[in-house]
Amino acid sequence: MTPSDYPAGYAPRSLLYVPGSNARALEKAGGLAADMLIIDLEDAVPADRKTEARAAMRAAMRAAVTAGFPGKRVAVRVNATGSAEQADDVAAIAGLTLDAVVLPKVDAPSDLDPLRGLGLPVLAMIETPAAIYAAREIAADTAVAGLIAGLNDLAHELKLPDGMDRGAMSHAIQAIILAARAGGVWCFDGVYNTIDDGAGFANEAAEGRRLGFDGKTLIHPSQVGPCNTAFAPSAREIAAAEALVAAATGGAQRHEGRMIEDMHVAAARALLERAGRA
Ligand SMILES: CC(C)(COP(=O)(O)OP(=O)(O)OC[C@H]1O[C@@H](n2cnc3c(N)ncnc32)[C@H](O)[C@@H]1OP(=O)(O)O)[C@@H](O)C(=O)NCCC(=O)NCCSC(=O)C[C@H](O)C(=O)O
Ligand SMILES: [Mg+2]
Repeated sequence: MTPSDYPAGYAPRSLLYVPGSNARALEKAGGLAADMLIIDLEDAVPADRKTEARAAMRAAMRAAVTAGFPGKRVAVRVNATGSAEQADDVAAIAGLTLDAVVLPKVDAPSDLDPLRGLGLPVLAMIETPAAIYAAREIAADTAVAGLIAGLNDLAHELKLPDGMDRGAMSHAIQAIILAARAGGVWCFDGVYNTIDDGAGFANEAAEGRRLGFDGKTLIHPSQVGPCNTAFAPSAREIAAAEALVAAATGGAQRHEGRMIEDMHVAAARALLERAGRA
């Protein structure tokens, strides 16, 4: 499977942030294999360039209708509820053809209120201790299509001495995944800041998939391909799933030295469907 034939109805594997204030990045983004682009109006954009970024985002979206972002899902990250910038961001995205809006620093379902009138699915960012405790209610909100772990902000809020220390944040990371699964919505892992560390990125992406995330948020084009690979079923997984489905007779049975039951068959079928092999 290649990124271009990845089924559009499935969760995006790779979600690339593109700063609204970076004209070259906006131009380049359309040619990248990310499943979703997130045009950022929040932290990637300096405070004195917010107006410019909104205008560039609108221009990019208008271009996207014809040729700008072919075959891609596109979201915009607005500024947080309570910020001075949010009302202008919401006005700027009103009427655009977007697949989602990303809302940072969601601490409670009421933070979603300013976005409800847009009628767009919300990807809610969980990036504070309060949000970890409220994640279940946030994921259960009908406006929410997914949760995104905001681990830079969470590490900052937790006052972690080593910054992005996933071991120190393991409880929080699993709380995000649990809340998303309980609410029946997608969940996406946080970003990997060390741009030039390809091996470190691959390890973290693989860990994210193993923990149960549907995909990962990204900051650089070099992370897109490895991310798509990490979150797509591998040839080994596909072969194992096909063998399991073929062998299944219902109920508990021995298969290749282990017990399988109906949930294992369901998981194998889901993997094959996601791989386009069902
Ligand atoms: C991180 C960067 C600032 C690095 O920039 P730079 O060193 O200039 O990149 P390169 O020279 O290596 O870029 C090579 C080419 O790729 C293009 N590029 C770079 N990044 C992107 C991108 N994100 N999307 C599209 N294209 C990109 C460059 O223009 C170069 O193109 P070319 O001229 O053809 O060679 C930079 O990568 C960057 O700004 N990344 C995104 C940062 C961002 O959006 N941050 C906010 C989201 S992360 C976050 O907030 C997480 C969360 O909230 C949390 O709390 O954790
Ligand atoms: Mg953040």
